[in-house]
Amino acid sequence: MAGNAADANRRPPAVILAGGRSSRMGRPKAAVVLGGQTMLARVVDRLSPQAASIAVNLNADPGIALPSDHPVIADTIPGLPGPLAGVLAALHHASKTAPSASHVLTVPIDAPFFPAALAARLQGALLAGDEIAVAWSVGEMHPLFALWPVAIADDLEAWIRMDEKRRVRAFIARHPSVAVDFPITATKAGPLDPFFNVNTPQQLEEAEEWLNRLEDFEL
Ligand SMILES: Nc1nc2c(ncn2[C@@H]2O[C@H](COP(=O)(O)OP(=O)(O)OP(=O)(O)O)[C@@H](O)[C@H]2O)c(=O)[nH]1
Ligand SMILES: [Mg+2]
Repeated sequence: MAGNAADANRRPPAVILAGGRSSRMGRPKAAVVLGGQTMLARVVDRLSPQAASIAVNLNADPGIALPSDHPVIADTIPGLPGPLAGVLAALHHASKTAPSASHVLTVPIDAPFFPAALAARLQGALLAGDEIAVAWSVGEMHPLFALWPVAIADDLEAWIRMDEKRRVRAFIARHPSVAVDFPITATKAGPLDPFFNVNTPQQLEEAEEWLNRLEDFEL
């Protein structure tokens, strides 16, 4: 029964993945300002109603004041081996701080328009309860928008150490998973993929334009 009080109590712990190099942006994406707000503040605001707790995965100081109520966690595997290292840090953090949680939710730092119903829909799609629930839109998987079972931490660690390219999709394929398709957001300027990804200064400009045009967009 989606949306009842019991569901609210089962909101998952969440981790914002901001531990990458931001090399295409040229500065830490957590600190980049969009619509007068840092990406970090924007993603925290979007996630807060959806999550029982929020931690931020960072491996370097982004040079902005960090929210004191959201702990910062670093990768437990050194050398910036890719996004799965952030997922692993999220799983370790959840098992320590939320031992009763079966899953942890991850969202990357660079997709400011992600769905308000992300957590609820991913959670509602779990069948046996031990799956990875992964977001899709427009026929494409968004593997860092996912609910990860805490129990797969050891397998993930072994995968990161073994798979040369630390492939995210190939790791997901090793486990039971459910795909959750999210609709396109309608805007005055046409359809917007809610997982629109801001990797470059040019995409930041595009995101500013989308922000100006958004219609019926619930923040
Ligand atoms: N913890 C951790 N997160 C990473 C790592 N590499 C990428 N990420 C995160 O994975 C997500 C997707 O990565 P990208 O969009 O390529 O971000 P990025 O690696 O910071 O940026 P580029 O250097 O431009 O590729 C972002 O949320 C990154 O913060 C890593 O080595 N460790
Ligand atoms: Mg990206």
